[in-house]
Amino acid sequence: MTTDLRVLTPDDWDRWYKAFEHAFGGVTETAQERALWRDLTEFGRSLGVWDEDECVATAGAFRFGLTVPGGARVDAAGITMVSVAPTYRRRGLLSAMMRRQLDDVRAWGEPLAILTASEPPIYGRFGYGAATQELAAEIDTARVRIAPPRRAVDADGVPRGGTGEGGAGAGRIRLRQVGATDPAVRAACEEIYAAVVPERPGMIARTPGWERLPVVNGERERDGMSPVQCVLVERDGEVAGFTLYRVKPEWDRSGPKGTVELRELYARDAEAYGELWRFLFGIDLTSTVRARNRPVDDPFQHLVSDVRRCGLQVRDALYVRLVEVGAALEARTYRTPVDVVLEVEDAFCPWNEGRWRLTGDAKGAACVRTADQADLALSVRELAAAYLGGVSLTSLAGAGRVTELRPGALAEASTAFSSDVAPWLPHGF
Ligand SMILES: CC(=O)SCCNC(=O)CCNC(=O)[C@H](O)C(C)(C)COP(=O)(O)OP(=O)(O)OC[C@H]1O[C@@H](n2cnc3c(N)ncnc32)[C@H](O)[C@@H]1OP(=O)(O)O
Repeated sequence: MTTDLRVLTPDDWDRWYKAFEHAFGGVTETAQERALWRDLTEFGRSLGVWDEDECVATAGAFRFGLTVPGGARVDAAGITMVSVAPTYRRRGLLSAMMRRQLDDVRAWGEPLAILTASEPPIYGRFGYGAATQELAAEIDTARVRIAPPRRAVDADGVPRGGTGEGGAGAGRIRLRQVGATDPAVRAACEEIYAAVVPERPGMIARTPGWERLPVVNGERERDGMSPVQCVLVERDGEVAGFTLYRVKPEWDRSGPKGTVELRELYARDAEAYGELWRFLFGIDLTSTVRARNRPVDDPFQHLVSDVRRCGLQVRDALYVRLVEVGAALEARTYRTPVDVVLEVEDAFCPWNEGRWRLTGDAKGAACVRTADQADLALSVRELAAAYLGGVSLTSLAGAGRVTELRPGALAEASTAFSSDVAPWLPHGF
């Protein structure tokens, strides 16, 4: 088989994207979705494999800034649109693209590569580890109540304002239904999103163009749903949070049983956050709130009357690859002081192999080559899983995937790597 692996050009995009859609089952996306993905495609960073004039494999790499523990934004290649034609599968085309891509990412000076996997078994062999989880919820709002605490009072015991239309005086809270795609609304929502990004590892900063993603309506996923709707929560006229959601109206002989599908909800503080959840639970003619992707430590779990009826499910989400181990480990901070020598195994990117001394704390870190004895031995995949602080090295050691060579080193490193806030990827790409 002679195929040609080359960088994607704008002229080839249609055939390239069609090949990608075909590998995912052949459902054609809406014009709106296609336009979005075409605009977001980074041509110099995308690859296609061609057999004469047929595109038989695809892969892209967005240029992202990923929040890591400590709040820094680190360059990360967002690996995307990976596909191999059904007629060319299992002949090594994915492996060839992964090889080229990781070499490119290294040359671009980006210490991380990240992706979401269509299937978990695919990417471990290339050094990607599952570093975040996502929480899905299907909440029976006819039975589960949500009760955010009432508003704080000031020093004289006077409430700082009411809720909804009843609010009064300073700090008046108001919910406002607005057009989700209105450019001013998008800008206000993106400002809130941007403020939240540094606070949670795993979040990605949205560069221009990406603000369209949360409001794009995909035909494939609509399934009787309304277009995306938006409600802002305002305090004294300032936007303090927003939610994007869709409603699926449904009825049976005993009445309405609609579903609210939560897409996004971000708030500047607990009060605005609680108001938005209260709103979602109260939408007339609905009896379910469904969320596909929430952080595993999402506070709503502490606001509901019956968490067991929230239909919670956890699954793997963001996969991380440390392209440059030293630079990646230096880019984050550590919860507690740490000084360990890591013996890293990395067959696919051998430049990472060997011993690294990591020293760091909550202020910063250094990670350099060393000939000193190793304290912990692990593969780059396990290191990547632990990197954002959501998977513990102790848990990986329990599975035999991390070996402690100096007593005490495991607990020291595991605590240092952990994150108080669960890492979370807010949306696919
Ligand atoms: C980031 C993203 O975009 S995720 C989206 C990934 N794409 C898809 O799921 C679309 C449908 N599937 C496909 O397009 C293809 O089957 C791919 C891309 C998953 C795999 O492409 P291929 O060219 O067949 O992979 P390749 O031949 O290089 O396989 C390399 C190794 O991975 C293994 N492998 C490949 N796909 C899978 C899989 N889905 N599950 C388990 N193992 C897999 C192969 O068996 C092979 O193992 P070996 O080296 O031990 O023999």
